[in-house]
Amino acid sequence: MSNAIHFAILGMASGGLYALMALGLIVVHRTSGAINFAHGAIAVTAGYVLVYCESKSIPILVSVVLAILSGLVLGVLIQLLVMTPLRNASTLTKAISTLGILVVLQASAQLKFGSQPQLVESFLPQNGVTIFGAYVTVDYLIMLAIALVLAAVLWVVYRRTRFGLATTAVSDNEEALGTLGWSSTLVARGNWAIAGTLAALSGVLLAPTTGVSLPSMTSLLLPALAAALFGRLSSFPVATLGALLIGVIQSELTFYGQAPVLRDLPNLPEAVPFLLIIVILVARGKTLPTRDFVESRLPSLGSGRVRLRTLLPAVLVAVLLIQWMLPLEWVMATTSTLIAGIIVLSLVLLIGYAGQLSLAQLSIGGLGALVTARLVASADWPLPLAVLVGLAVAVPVGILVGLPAVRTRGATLAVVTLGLAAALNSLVFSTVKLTGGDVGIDVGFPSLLGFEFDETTYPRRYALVALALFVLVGIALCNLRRSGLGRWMISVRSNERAAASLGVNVVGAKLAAFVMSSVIATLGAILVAFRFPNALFTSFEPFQSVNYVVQSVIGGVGFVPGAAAGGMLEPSGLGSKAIHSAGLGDWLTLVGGLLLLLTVIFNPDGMVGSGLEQARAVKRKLFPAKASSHAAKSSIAVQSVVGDAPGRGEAKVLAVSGLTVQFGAVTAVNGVDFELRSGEVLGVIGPNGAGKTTLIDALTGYVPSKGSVTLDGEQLQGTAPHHRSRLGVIRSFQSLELFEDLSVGENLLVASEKLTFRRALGAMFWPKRPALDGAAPAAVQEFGLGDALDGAPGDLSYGQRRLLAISRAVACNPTVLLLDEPAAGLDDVDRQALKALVRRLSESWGIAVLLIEHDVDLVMSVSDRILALNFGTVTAHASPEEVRRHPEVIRSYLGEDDAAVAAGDGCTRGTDETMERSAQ
Ligand SMILES: Nc1ncnc2c1ncn2[C@@H]1O[C@H](COP(=O)(O)OP(=O)(O)OP(=O)(O)O)[C@@H](O)[C@H]1O
Repeated sequence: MSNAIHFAILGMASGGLYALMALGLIVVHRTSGAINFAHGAIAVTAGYVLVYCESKSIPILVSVVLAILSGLVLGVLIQLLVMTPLRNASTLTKAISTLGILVVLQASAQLKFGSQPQLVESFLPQNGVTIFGAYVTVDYLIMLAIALVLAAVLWVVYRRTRFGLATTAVSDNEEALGTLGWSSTLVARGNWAIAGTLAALSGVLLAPTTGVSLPSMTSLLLPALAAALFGRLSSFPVATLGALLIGVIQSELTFYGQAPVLRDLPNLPEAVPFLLIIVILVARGKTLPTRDFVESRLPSLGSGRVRLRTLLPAVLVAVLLIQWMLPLEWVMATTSTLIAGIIVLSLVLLIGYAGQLSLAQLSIGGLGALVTARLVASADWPLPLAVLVGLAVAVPVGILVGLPAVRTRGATLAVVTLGLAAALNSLVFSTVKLTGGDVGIDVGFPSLLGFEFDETTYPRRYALVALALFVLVGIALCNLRRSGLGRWMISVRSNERAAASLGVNVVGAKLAAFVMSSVIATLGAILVAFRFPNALFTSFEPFQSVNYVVQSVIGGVGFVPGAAAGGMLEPSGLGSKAIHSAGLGDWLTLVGGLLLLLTVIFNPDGMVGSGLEQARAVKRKLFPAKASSHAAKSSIAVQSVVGDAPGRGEAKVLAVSGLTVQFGAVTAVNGVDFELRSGEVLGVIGPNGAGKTTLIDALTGYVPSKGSVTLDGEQLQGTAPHHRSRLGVIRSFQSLELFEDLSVGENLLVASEKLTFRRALGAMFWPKRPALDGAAPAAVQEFGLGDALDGAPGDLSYGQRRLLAISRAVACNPTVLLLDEPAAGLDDVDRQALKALVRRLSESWGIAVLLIEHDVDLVMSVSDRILALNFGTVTAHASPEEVRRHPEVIRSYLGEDDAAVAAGDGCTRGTDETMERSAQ
């Protein structure tokens, strides 16, 4: 028993260190919304400052102060040089930039101090005390006390002081903070200084116990991230509690690790943070983000067009170089570049197309490669069959990794994958029984149908195999970009809520991206493992996966050729070879980190993205005629409209009864009943906050609700938004939510295409020119978008963007169309056009339209019936004329003033204006 207490107290002490790190992570997240993956590296840097000071015989107290100050300075520098230029970037981009900082700090430390752990003299008392019969040294207790005191201080500072309140304001509303006379930049800088100081403090406290080394201190990051997530990246006390819990669980597992059940899993304690992260995120996550989730712009995407005129000569030159011209060492560097390129291609799909960040690509791929190696070595399987099984292993692995992505997004997802990489490293790749450790697995020499291509004997053949696979995977990804599944993925990356509203299966699209990218990463990992007769898995560690993210972003994560460019930065690749030739070999990683930072700040589309843009600009200048003739040829076919407007044919009824939505104490929609039939327009009015948008959210499955919603008797309650959309219940959004990464035509294609598994897969091998069919051609005609199909939504005027949003919904061929303030921001001419359009949609197309509008004149003139809401409750449900005179409705706009209500009665135009004024 006393042993258990002893381990619990030891665990709390290491939990204290996790807590210190977690506090810093929360401080950064509160101010910039970013997750700082460089936090552990700041701790390491402070440790090295301590080592350096000791080597210069500087007194220990001064050294400690200097080391902690180094964290503060680093925090300020990061804010100044990286976060300020990136303040409007997506949280994903910010997270990637902190990976760049991580790489720069780690590489600099390695250059100066090497990779061996450095010992530091202890500066805390080492004498022991006995607590509950357990013997513990005092330094551990001091660390715990420091963590608890700091958590309490930060809690008070961020709740009670003006600085703390200003920090909350920075994340909520930067402009409002400016009006109060606070500089948001200074507030952010102050927070980064605090975060840096906290990281440095943990590094300094840990240094005497574990020594200073990159692995020991960066390994603090994962438990700290788990603790910070436990505290929802905002609560200091809860995160501290989480950190202590993790410390105790890990420590007790080490103690009970001697038990027979746990003896075979010696590294289980290291996997605890990952398991906790998964549980927290899956339990708390949401399948779709909430209404206030802001999707930021991600790097641009290539068109996916395969230009044979460029591809064939490039491949020919590569073959000539590999087979006859390059010296062997350069051939092997080419092989490294191409294999890295294949793994980077898996990220082009995942980050570029699907917008999901993974820091575990090599670990994921490594699993399949390990299975392949084992089958070849131990079971004597033929290579092709073993490779197929290895690739098949990637499917369930991809689904497993993708599952958390279903319920979380952005940088938080990257934390999950980082945790997965660490867990796989400690549970699989570090287990000698599985991987053969430093000796590896004897896989012999690979051959296919008698064609031997092992790198030791035939390095040129191995390079050609890598080239062939890179080209094939690249072409498949280009085809995917232009296919229906590719558009699904991009729509999900652009805007999950809008994608679901058009029938896109968001979960399916994400899982497909994870599975396909896992298969590609596995192919790359198999090529890594089979390069030499003994397949080694010692290098399949998390930092390598971070390296591939670095390469993908620098090359251009939205572009297939970017993978080849990024692969140059592989440690044994062509870039490294060139740098080695210049005598700067050791600097490669540092150069990579710096390049990543420069890329995310100045050139977010990467080398290939910006190169293509410049090439296009030059071409436009030199051959303007050619450019415009090219533009005239649309990449999307539009089927001709035959006969009358489409529509789903048979008349249907949307029946709503007792619909209620509750947000905590607020009842946003309260027992609403109505019926809406094909060909009818039901206007919904009500002052701000009346519950109009929540009503649409509930009807389309975006918020949980009680009551019944049926379409022609079929119950919709409990079904997902994309399912309702496929049944014909389609919505638009107040804020349009267009897919800015897709062209206008592709926005419509996402709405109109019916994707099947066969079609999705077939398009990767045999792509066809996409065609707008079903209701989409009529929508193009109706909304006059024929000339704009190949342009970007960003090139349209505001009015046209609104029309595109509605036409996209119409292209789904709706039975019921729910329009949320479609006239907002339109001028008078466009409003009149919209009015006529809504009537045509109901009368000619037979669509049942539910129209939310603050333009009371518009809604009254176009609707057959009006439903008036106030505080979520129906105050009137009648014809426009009756509602206009309804005292309850007038009261809801004018307040409880009876005289005003009486004056409003009968004065219809006056009432309309009053309604509009109070609703805006
Ligand atoms: N996710 C949410 N969490 C908590 N409260 C919410 C949430 N969404 C909406 N509400 C609350 O529900 C009520 C109804 O909001 P809703 O946006 O549906 O009103 P609205 O009539 O559409 O307003 P507006 O005309 O301004 O768009 C408001 O009190 C709002 O603050």
